[in-house]
Amino acid sequence: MSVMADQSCVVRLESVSKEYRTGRTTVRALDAVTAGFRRGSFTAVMGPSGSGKSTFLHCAAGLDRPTSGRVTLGDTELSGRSESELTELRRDRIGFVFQAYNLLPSLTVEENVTLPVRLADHRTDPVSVREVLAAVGLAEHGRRRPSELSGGQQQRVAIARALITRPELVVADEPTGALDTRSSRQVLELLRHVVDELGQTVLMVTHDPVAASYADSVVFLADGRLAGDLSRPTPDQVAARLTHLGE
Ligand SMILES: Nc1ncnc2c1ncn2[C@@H]1O[C@H](COP(=O)(O)OP(=O)(O)OP(=O)(O)O)[C@@H](O)[C@H]1O
Repeated sequence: MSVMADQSCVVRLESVSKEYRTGRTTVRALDAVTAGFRRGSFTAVMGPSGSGKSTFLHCAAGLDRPTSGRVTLGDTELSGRSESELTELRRDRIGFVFQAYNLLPSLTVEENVTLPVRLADHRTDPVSVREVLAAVGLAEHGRRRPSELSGGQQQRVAIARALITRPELVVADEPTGALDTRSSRQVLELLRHVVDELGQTVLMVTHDPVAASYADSVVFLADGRLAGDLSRPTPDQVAARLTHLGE
């Protein structure tokens, strides 16, 4: 993490605020947040419930538009882009992993993984598909349907789908939230591998201090503001900070 959000960052948020209006009340979910994430870094975003973690991730990934401030992916500024431009940018340049794996049940593993490529009207390269399935440890499972896999395996399919376009940024929102301890560990080791061996940049929201300890650094949010960061975090250090923030 670099609070300076300099040019070497894959994604930069500069003084990003996000307000949600419901009726007469306005909630300031993010309040002038500035942060940047370097290529090849793995960062966890943590904070108490309602502190703005998902909003932060959604703004960084072009899923949500800030009320004010700037978000830049590579050298592309996201503000001012049309919905269709943002859709295309997300599809081509960002990989998404969610708590619910969001796989299509009627498609095989291989078809799920290649979906983003086919949606972009590109031809799928069988070698890349084999490589990415091998990278997530599912080389033998390409012909299966999601229902024939465990939860951890399904999440690994979702990670393969996120990687197939070789995105500049991978965002993961509670990727281990629905998994048991063993599957969680496999998914986190895979995300670590994706950063260390494939040079990907990963931004992950989590509530779990153990999950956060797999990251290079943790960024804490409280009431929509940055509330510090931690390099080479241990689960105990992360838990102590969260307690301090009122989680
Ligand atoms: N679409 C929305 N409409 C209105 N308010 C919203 C909306 N999305 C988020 N909020 C509010 O913005 C604040 C931040 O929400 P956000 O979901 O980003 O927090 P979070 O840290 O991810 O929470 P959690 O850990 O509970 O998932 C909260 O007060 C939430 O109620």
